[in-house]
Amino acid sequence: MAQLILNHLTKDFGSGRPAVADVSLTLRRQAFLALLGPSGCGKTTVLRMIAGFEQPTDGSIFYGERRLSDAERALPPEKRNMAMVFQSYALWPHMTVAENVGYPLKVRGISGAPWQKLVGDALALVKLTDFAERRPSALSGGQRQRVALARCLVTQPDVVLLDEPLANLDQHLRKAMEETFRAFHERSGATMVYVTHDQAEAMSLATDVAVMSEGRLLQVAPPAEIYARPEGRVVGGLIGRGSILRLPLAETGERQLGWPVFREALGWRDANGATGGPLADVLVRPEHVHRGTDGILMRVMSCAFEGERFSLDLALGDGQRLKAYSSVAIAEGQAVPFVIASGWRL
Ligand SMILES: Nc1ncnc2c1ncn2[C@@H]1O[C@H](COP(=O)(O)OP(=O)(O)OP(=O)(O)O)[C@@H](O)[C@H]1O
Repeated sequence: MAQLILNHLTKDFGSGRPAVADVSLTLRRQAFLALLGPSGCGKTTVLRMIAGFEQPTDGSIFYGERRLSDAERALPPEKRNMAMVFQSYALWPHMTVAENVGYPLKVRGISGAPWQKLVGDALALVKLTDFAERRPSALSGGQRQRVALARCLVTQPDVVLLDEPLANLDQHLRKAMEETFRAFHERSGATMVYVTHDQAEAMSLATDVAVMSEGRLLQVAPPAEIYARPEGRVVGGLIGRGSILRLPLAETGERQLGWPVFREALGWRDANGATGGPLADVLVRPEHVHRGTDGILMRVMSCAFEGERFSLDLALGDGQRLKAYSSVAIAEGQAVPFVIASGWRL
């Protein structure tokens, strides 16, 4: 398996601002890359350029040594050995499950016993062997999506492109399908690029997460790395359920901050009001905010039961808000001392 390389990739539809602007990215072999970002940031356009449905206006795409496209030339989609799974499944209603899955093989002239074997293997991988003779209309949403996945893997593609494939499924099915994707990735060894705006999904599935905003690539890193060390407000705000505080902080070059730094910064603000000092953005995760007698008083604005814990919305002295968790309910309106054990300077 070769590496998929995006090289200063740009797509301008002529609307004044490029949909994708100067995106460079080398996917490691057998990567499972999640492309994450707000609606309209250019994720699907990147995917469509990789697939060959759109041609870049600048930059290039390589698969190993092979140039797939640039502004002058583009290899047609069917010559790329890639497969794409869409949100809408795009199954043929008049064909059975097996016929749907085997359709790409038929197009390539494969029939008879080899056809049976490949379709059988693909259906087994997505656990749909018993459904081979059904029509798509007699399947659930999750089963339909598994048919679409089987159809995509039957041709043994080098690269699998998935455009929000779980968006139409309920929470329970999404979890089950995540397992199917993971198994498929392990078995096939294909490079996978997965577009989503669900960061939890991206974090649990991917080997690497790429965050885009307004056509640009902001950061690419493994999930744990991007969670612990996000770069800038947009990435910090997208990944996890953190709060971003603006605090007066000295420029020390230190990005991982502990309670002494927070105590000083928050104390300073309480004593001096809301202005003054060089302000910095700091990301605080709810799991790092604890009740503690040596903490700073914060007002509990809301306390919501979430099953395994309570989720708190806290107000600092200057009105900034902070999320926290608690194992017990705390009365709304009460001022309680909290400690911020750790935070990350964005
Ligand atoms: N064929 C097109 N012609 C003109 N503009 C387009 C075309 N396709 C996409 N765009 C624009 O390019 C930008 C990026 O769109 P894209 O679909 O790539 O975003 P996205 O991140 O996938 O969004 P979403 O999460 O909503 O699907 C948007 O502003 C969109 O309106």
